[in-house]
Amino acid sequence: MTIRIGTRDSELAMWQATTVQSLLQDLGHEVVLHPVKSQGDLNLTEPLYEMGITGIFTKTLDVALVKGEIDIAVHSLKDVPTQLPKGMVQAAVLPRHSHKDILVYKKSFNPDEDMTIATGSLRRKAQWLNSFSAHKVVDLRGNVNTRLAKLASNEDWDAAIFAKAGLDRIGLLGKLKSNYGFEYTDLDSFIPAPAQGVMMVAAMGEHKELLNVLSKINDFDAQVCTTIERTFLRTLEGGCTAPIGAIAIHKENEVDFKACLSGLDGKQHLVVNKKWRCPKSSVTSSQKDKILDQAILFAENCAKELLKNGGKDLMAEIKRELD
Ligand SMILES: NCc1[nH]cc(CCC(=O)O)c1CC(=O)O
Repeated sequence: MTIRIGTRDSELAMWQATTVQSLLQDLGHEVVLHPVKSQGDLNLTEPLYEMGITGIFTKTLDVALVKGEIDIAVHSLKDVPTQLPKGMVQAAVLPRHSHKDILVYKKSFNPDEDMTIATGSLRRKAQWLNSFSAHKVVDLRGNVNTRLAKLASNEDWDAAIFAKAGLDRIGLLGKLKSNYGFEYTDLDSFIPAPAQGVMMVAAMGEHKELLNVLSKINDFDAQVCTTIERTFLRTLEGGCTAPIGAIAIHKENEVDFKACLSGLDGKQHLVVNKKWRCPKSSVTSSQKDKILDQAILFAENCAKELLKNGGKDLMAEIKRELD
């Protein structure tokens, strides 16, 4: 069986696809990369929507996967909608890289001064304004390289926010200074996007033999943590892209979970922080299924608690403002 991995042409997407390629080659499989042309910024057409293909970052590869042009797609899990397209499954997640957001800045960073921060993410904007309400936050989109270039060329912008994992994967974290003259600092008080720093492999559910191969590169710890984060997201969101952060960290026999829902202007910021007991040592596959079921219940309860404590009203307000 030759496994065809679909790839898009951004440097990060290529890195992620080749990483999965070499993991599978190490297991003795023949793996080829299959470039998939981006369908640009076309709006989702009716049939795509009916297939359940909704993610703006993931739809190009998902279409190729559903059509059978490729066998697997590699995604950043944080870009993947919580509801997967019909017939598609999460076949594996890889061990997590850094979950952190970082501030990439030009001059020495003094938050007491007026600053203009660039980000296209509602979550990052809200969390930044929650700490620094006097700052200006401007929109910044595009792939990682494009965003760095835009920051460099815009004299009015002081800094931009990135996922540390994305820059690290393509070797840019250590080159920010030499390539652009930028510095960076970890935003330790930020709560990252659910599943930030985790890559996932998607495949079609009927390919049992392939799923069995992919299960060998799955990292159970990352699966438990991202299941909690994405269940929290799914329970809260109701199909709306609200500023939601969630991070689960497995230490010893305990998962430390922290999550937040912010108002769009960052003034309101609701946080839940709970610990959950969960064995870290190796477990059998039936124990794994049980742990995942319990992880889902735990995350649903965290979301319900937040909804009860002001989250429901805040979600309604956010939906009104985004419409
Ligand atoms: N939405 C873009 C995106 N999707 C995944 C990553 C980084 C890698 C990751 O979080 O796994 C990024 C870039 C960023 O947020 O700066």
